[in-house]
Amino acid sequence: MELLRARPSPQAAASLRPSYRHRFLSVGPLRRSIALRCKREDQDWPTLASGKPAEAENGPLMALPTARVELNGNGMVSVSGILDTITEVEDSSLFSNTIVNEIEQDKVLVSGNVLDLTAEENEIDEQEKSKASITHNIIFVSSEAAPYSKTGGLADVCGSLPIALASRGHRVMVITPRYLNGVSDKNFVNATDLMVRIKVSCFGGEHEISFFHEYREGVDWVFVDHPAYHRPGNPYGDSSGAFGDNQFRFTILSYAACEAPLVLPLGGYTYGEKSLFVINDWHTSLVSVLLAAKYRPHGVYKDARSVLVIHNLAHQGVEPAITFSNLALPTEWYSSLEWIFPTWARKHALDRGEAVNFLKGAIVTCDRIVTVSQGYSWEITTSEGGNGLNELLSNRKYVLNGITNGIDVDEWNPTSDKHIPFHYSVDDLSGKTQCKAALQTELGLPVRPDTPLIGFIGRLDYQKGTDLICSALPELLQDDVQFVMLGSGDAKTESWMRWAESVYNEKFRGWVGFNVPVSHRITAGCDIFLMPSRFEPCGLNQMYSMRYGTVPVVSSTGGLKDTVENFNPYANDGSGQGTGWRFSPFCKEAMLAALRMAIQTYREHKTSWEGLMQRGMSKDYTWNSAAIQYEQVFNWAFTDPPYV
Ligand SMILES: Nc1ncnc2c1ncn2[C@@H]1O[C@H](COP(=O)(O)OP(=O)(O)O[C@H]2O[C@H](CO)[C@@H](O)[C@H](O)[C@H]2O)[C@@H](O)[C@H]1O
Repeated sequence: MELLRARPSPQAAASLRPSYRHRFLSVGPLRRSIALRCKREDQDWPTLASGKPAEAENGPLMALPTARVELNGNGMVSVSGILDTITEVEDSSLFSNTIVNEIEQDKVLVSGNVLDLTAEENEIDEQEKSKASITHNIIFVSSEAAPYSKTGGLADVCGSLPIALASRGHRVMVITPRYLNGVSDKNFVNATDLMVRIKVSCFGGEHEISFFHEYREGVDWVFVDHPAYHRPGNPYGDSSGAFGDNQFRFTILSYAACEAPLVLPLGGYTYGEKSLFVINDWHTSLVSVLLAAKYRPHGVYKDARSVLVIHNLAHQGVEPAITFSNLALPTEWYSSLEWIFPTWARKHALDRGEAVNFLKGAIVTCDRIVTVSQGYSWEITTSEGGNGLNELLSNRKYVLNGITNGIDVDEWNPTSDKHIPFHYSVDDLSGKTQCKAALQTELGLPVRPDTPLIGFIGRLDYQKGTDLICSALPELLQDDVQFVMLGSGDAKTESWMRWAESVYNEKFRGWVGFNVPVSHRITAGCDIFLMPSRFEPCGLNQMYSMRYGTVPVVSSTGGLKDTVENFNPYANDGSGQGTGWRFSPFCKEAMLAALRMAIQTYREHKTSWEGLMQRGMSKDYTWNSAAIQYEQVFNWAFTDPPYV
């Protein structure tokens, strides 16, 4: 640390007795403490006083009788000592404002602006907080990762949480398929062939797999290549529905993910056996079964651990029991995947309901389980929210944690978003008004600044409660409002959107398709964001909306309940609190009531509305806090022996 020297004035120096000329006092931090030391010609530096500035607030720091250190008002620290021990004052750069205030007959008073120290200390604290104390080799395995492939929130999480963990000092690999469909191929142009080939034996044959690699933002992005990933459509299907060979496609992904840390010399060396696998949803659930059934019995991956992250329990990867033999697992492992449908869910009298369930396989073999919000982690242990897995999940409740997702605050940033026509911030919202007008123009809706514009973005799926929107729209549109809906998925809802647009042409737009730039423009241009999900493990769009000053109206479930705070206009002496509206129960009437409340507030209580926008925009949505919580889970996983 560079030391600055503050010398006594010439007059003061002249008054010093010559024999003490070379003695001096130093005021400088020993890391986070101030030490006041003096030097005699023939001696070391005895410490006269030392301690932490913060402690000085409660009185003088520990000091020898000859010196005192005190914190004055306004963050000034004073150090005084007996003059005959002091001829010169030395200070560290942290005390940039140090001045020798007084040198009297027998005393010196030195002041430094301790606020500088505090700022510096905070910086050190921040730096320390931003690094993990224990680091791991982490392998994220996912069927999608933005920006390479995306159908929903899973891609967002697997595209941004790994970066946050890498920046905290972990070695992080994301392993996901190299989907080539003619449209997304450009996303993989920076990935080079690692020239490593492996052969996976399953589904009655040997399948050659290669790996592509891109190092970006501190993360090794590894793309598993096989002809089964090269076809038109999205990662799971096309306009005719889900691909028939999805079980095969995700089985080879799981096998490849298990081999990658052993065979890929990334940056010159492999991730190795002491890796932590973060497996996401059913597609990659087989990883923890493979570790337990095929590797550990042969002494491999004894030090590895697996954490299952459940983004959506509704999809479990269930296939007929007969497909078990395709997985090339030892037969004694059948029970780990075994799944018997309840009688009411069987198709015919002879159907014995026997199936294999990938997600169940991970639940019973992984070391820890995380869901993407605390609310959802409880819901999945109940019969209402457990999709048949609630009892198993309850049994493993002691390793089950809920961690609310963060968001990519660089991609979703209204001050710099490349997809929106005008930028704005919580301090200057004028750009948002312009974004609204631009969106109305783009959609061909009347440009009316005072008409509340409501938006919906999401997969058209039973989960997202779009049926509630369909049934409520006629009543909602009796009011002076506009509504824009972006989504793809369920064919019936897609045609309903087209129909509604033709019938309510002055007020409703239904954008059928998957379009990321449009999703950003809707998020920025709308006043209200509607998310009437039946269940929602976390939900990202409500967070994107709040960050863009678009007030959410959400159903009171899962992560929506955890992230949207209900508006209360009377709180804080009438200045209000809350960031949106949550409605319950899940029904059209409750949703309409919440929307009408939002519309009325928008129209008649402008100050309240601004407060709602500002509170939503000011919240911290970064991954920092979630990353720290994930680290805790990882550490716990390594504390315990492997579960299986
Ligand atoms: N037509 C379209 N065009 C453009 N973009 C579109 C789109 N339809 C959806 N998106 C985007 O896809 C993402 C959806 O994320 P969500 O978290 O809201 O839901 P999803 O159910 O997919 O994720 C699951 O996993 C995530 C992550 O853990 C959980 O938050 C969530 O609750 C769980 O259901 C958002 O980025 C959204 O903008």
